[in-house]
Amino acid sequence: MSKLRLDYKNASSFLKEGEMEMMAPFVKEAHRQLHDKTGAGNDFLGWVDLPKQIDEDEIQDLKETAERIKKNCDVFLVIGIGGSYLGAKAAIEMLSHTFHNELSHERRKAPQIHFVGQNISGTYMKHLMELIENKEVMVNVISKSGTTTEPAVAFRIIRGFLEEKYGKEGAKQRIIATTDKSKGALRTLADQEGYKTFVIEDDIGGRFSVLTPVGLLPIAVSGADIDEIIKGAAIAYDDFKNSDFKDNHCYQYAVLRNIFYRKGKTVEVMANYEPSLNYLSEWWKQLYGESEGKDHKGLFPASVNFTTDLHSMGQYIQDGLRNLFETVIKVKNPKEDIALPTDEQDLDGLNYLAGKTVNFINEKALQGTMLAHTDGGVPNIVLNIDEISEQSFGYLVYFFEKACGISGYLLGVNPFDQPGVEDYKKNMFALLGKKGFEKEKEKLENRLK
Ligand SMILES: O=P(O)(O)OC[C@H]1O[C@H](O)[C@H](O)[C@@H](O)[C@@H]1O
Repeated sequence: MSKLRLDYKNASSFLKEGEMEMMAPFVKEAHRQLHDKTGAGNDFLGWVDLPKQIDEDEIQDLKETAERIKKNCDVFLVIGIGGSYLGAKAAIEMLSHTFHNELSHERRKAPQIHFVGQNISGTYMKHLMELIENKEVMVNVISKSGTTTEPAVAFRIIRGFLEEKYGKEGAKQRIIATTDKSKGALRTLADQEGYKTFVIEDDIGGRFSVLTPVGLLPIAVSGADIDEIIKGAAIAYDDFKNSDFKDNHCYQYAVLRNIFYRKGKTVEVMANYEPSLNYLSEWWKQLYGESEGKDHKGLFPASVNFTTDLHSMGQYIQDGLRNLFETVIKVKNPKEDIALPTDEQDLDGLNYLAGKTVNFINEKALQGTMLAHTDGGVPNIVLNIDEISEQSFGYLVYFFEKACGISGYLLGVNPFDQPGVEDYKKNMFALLGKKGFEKEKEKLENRLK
């Protein structure tokens, strides 16, 4: 695998000469705080050295559990929200066949995988129960806190289904819980019932947990090679371990984000040209949104899938409010390709492209769009990767995690907490009538009248 290369020539006209270099001392300090573990949120830095500290016994256990799941079900449900599902979903979408869930069980030698527990929609839940009605089902319930409402609601319903279908004992063999080693409702239940469990360490926050069992078990069930993912992350670890950002593309990305933010480009739009990267952007949005959006500051992370969204959001990016910059993920050698046939009538006028491949057309769309957006006042940063593979996934994960830590420190926030997420929960619990929230309930209900 060759490395990720950051290219900012289509952003350089928005930069003054020497502007990036002026950030060098601040980057050095952020780097020091991250590696010495002296900065804000330093009890959540377990992810920094993780690619080099993988527990081989745990990896073996994950692989064996994944094999057991593959053999014993048609449908594998992964219950989790936020950091407890986005990384695994990003990996599986990136690395699997586009229609992997539709391909037959025999052909894929892996169950259909569905990520659930990310909403509180009765319709969704009812439809899910219809989907699994006559299927052999196994479940990985993932929650670091063990108390998050969405996955807890889904798990309660699905657990009931499993116990009815397989009996209490049978259901136990079909549930794997990934949670805290000692705290929380899920840990208590898992211990009480005797579920197979995997641990999320205290010093790794949910959005930084994709290289732990949180991400690795579902990814292994999909058939992807988790050793290669870790290898990719370990290569990134070595590539980005120096504080001097001249050759450190990860730190350059953090610096560019900070410079554009200060220039009023307060929205970063992540763009891809491969549908399989859609969920990588979703994962990235949580990583950066929760890490930086606090104390009334932070870039707003947005994402688009091109060329699809050129027909919906393209107008805004080209011509709307100039508060955007774009980060484009460019894949040099996509996995597959197909040529455009000649057509005798040529009614669609595409014969000038006959014999050319779809990827060739896509590449020209990328180049044309990038230049147009740059001309329209949107700086473009390009993250070049050579291929879509397990290694490049692991590499990208570590690249974005490390850049996020540095970027958060440059911004002057604690990138490893998310206090703001609690506010809606408090209101929801009060309105639901949870014990201890009686006063708030009354106040909120008055406001809703
Ligand atoms: O894994 P859990 O404890 O269930 O948390 C799942 C997610 O929900 C929370 O509300 C946090 O905002 C996220 O950072 C977290 O990833």
